[in-house]
Amino acid sequence: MDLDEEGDCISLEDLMRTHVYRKVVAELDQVVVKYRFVEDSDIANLHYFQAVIKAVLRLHPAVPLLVPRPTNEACQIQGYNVSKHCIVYVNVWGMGRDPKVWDNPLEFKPERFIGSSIDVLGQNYNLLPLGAGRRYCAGMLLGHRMVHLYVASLLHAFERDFPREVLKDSSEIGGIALKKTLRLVGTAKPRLAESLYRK
Ligand code: HEM
Repeated sequence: MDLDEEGDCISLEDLMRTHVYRKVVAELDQVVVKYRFVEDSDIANLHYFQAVIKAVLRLHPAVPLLVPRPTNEACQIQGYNVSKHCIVYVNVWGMGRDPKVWDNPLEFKPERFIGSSIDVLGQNYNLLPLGAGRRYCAGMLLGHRMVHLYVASLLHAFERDFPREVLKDSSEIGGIALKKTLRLVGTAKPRLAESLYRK
């Protein structure tokens, strides 16, 4: 199975780190139990898992500089003069790692989002992986739901087995969309009742 091919919206590398993975799977087994697959309605009850997705999107936003936008008039942003017809990039990758905003910014710690009202839907300017304002991601709600459902389903239904070097490597190749340098290629072993996979 090649998760990289299908998982363009999300980098799974941090999620696969052992202690986080164990906690996510334990929560999935408790909320979804093991005799059925994950359903959309389960996501609201997967609090730790939701925090993990925020933590991944903070450090690895799929579109690191958002979509370049031209200014239609001259303006000032935080004391900087920006002229008309300038192309503006919003560096959400940098914002997600800003030590003025995040304690230990490079630490992957989903717990920081537990009990916090910060979400990724464009209301909190510290965390904007889907953009904000008039030109925010038009598929925001769909993309957000699909990422949760897709990743939760994979983690619940299959035991991960990725080579160590792939899990340890968190380097990325920049561009319009961020990609892992090492492809996340591994094997997947079913972990639920065999009959479920035959339907
Ligand atoms: C998790 C998956 C997705 C991520 C991470 C993502 C991310 C983004 C980002 C960062 C932007 C730029 C926002 C800005 O400049 O402020 C954007 C724009 C956009 N996205 Fe998404 N997106 C996702 C899923 C989708 C889906 C599923 C659709 C369509 C069904 C979609 C359609 C669009 C469109 C049309 C725009 C351009 C909006 C505009 O310029 O007015 N996206 N997306």
